[in-house]
Amino acid sequence: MQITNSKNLFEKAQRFIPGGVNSPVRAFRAVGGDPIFIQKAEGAHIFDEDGNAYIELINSWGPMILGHNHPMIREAVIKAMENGTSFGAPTAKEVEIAELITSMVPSVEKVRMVNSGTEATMSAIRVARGFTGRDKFIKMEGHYHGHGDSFLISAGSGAITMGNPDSPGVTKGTAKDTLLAPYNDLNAIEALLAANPGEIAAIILEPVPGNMGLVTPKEGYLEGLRKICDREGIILIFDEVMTGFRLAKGGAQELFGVTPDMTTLGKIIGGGLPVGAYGGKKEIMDFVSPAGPVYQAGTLSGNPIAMAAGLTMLNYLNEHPEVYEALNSIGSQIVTGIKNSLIKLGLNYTLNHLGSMYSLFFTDKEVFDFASAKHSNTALFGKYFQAMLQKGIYLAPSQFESLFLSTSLSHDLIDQILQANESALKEIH
Ligand SMILES: Cc1ncc(COP(=O)(O)O)c(C=O)c1O
Ligand SMILES: N[C@H](C=O)CCC(=O)O
Repeated sequence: MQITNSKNLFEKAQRFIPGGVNSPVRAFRAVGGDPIFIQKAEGAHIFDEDGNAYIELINSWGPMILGHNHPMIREAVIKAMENGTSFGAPTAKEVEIAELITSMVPSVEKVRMVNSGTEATMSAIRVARGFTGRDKFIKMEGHYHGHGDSFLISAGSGAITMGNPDSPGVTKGTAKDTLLAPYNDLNAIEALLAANPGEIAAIILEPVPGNMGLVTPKEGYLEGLRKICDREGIILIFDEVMTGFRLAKGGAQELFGVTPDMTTLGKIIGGGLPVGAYGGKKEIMDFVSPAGPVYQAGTLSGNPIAMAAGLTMLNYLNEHPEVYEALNSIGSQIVTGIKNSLIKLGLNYTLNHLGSMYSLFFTDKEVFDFASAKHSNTALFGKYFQAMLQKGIYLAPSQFESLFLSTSLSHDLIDQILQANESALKEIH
């Protein structure tokens, strides 16, 4: 495969952009080789600057749940643009999308739109602190909540991929208020509570983490967190930036039947445009300015183009529950195929899967938290990634990411993915 134009672009990019990319994982450092520069995307495919086509399983890290460049979203964006690109003032669409989100996501009675998942989680923690009058919060090791200072401690995603789970630049003062617990371990939470009585404002987690690779909650874990938070007056925050509108129309909280006090959203909510949101119980959200004292604002928040894209996407998902059946079926077909190949090749790797998200970990041990995810052979993952790329399948360039499937994967494309997977696994062993 020839990637001369991508190579030249990367060389130039490194002169003007740190590391040549605007988000670290894209640089391919964890998997070797040069990143592919993308020119366009359509359905299940992306096309690079050298004219190569790839079936891709990232879908812009989640948002493109119906596939790339969906005509419905494209038309909504074009139509909205005819009226102007930003007003910095309230619009009817903001009200419409807020009402829709509250009807879809069980925990959300009121919602504030922001521009990214990072803004959503930073704001949610501030509101939880303001509401409870407490400073500390608990985060899970290996979970990623964007790049706000207080979250870049034992952070997953690009932070662990680049080997910087605790980022320099985060002050000791900030870090001391972020308490860490292993995911899937209620005893660890109880120990933190005992050591910090009455001091914890919130527990924030990805209910189904995708940022240390995909990991699923043990039975009773989310319910256990709910009980602990009720007992201690702690705000339970589900970061559903990845899982919201993906695992079910109401996210992981609908799927598992556990309702947090606050929820953070992103990705799908913007239909591929830069959007995030945070919401929750009325009495908590009414602490947000100008209803309440906790300040949070945004020049481009509720941007009319982004709202048009998001509203179109959410309306479609709301009215078409069969999307989730299709996604689950595509997920099962792919995962079953990979499992069959692993058995055939005598390999015993761990395959975590839920709905339209999955991760193949290069370890034979169960992966249920950050420590177990780190048992994976990341060098072998890099070889697997490159072998798949050569066969025209573009995976997330890190072991510590989930893959995201879209409804645009036909039977033929699934077959191509599975054939590539089996021959890639053969090649690297
Ligand atoms: C669970 C989760 N929370 C928050 C974020 C941050 O979102 P953004 O990249 O839009 O700032 C991400 C992704 O980056 C995420 O996966
Ligand atoms: N895991 C991150 C978001 O979900 C990946 C996106 C990025 O770091 O660019």
